[in-house]
Amino acid sequence: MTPGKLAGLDVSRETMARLEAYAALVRKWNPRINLVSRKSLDALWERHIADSAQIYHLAGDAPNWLDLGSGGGFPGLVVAILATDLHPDRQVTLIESDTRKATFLRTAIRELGLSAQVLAERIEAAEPQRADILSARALTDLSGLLAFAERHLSESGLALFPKGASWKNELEPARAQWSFNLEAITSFTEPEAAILKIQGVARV
Ligand SMILES: C[S@@+](CC[C@H](N)C(=O)[O-])C[C@H]1O[C@@H](n2cnc3c(N)ncnc32)[C@H](O)[C@@H]1O
Repeated sequence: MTPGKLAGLDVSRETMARLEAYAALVRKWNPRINLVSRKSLDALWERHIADSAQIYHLAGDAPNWLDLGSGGGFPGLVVAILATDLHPDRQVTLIESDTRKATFLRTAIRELGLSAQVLAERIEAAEPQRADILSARALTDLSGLLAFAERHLSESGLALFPKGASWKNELEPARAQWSFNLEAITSFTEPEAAILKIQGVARV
């Protein structure tokens, strides 16, 4: 395994090896618990790993990262893998209420030698985490994500929400309930999609 670039990030040989080992675990467990759709498994690296990795550099150096509805670990486990090299002191927490997926996440963390933790409970019931960085991919609409941010993001924290091509349709309903500062970054892996960078979430 050689060092390389992943979604614009310089990635060490060790990190590439961990990402490959993680991809192998997803492929091994997927037939049993459907971590990603069977169709997208063929493009696991591009559709899920690179797509997750691209949000990493948007977070700066903030120490405490919370990923909601992590499923098979996108983007939370990819973040934890990248952090082993790039921010070894970063605390990564994943919330996933499906116990089989939470078991997969804990197994991957142990086998890959990561220090992330998994909370196997519902986001709306978990103790507020006061995260510096909050991420969630393919979880719910923007209004729902902002309600989760109100519970779990610290006052000065930053939310990073990868969104598909129709993300603009979610803006108006969200603005009716919430005020927030938004910057939309074009996705590296899909030009119509965006990563929403959100701060200052408050109810209107
Ligand atoms: C569509 S999957 C997306 C998984 C992953 N983020 C990805 O992009 O591949 C949504 C995940 O969120 C979890 N989930 C949904 N609602 C949740 C809640 N209220 N609390 C905790 N986990 C939740 C589901 O169990 C599922 O694994």
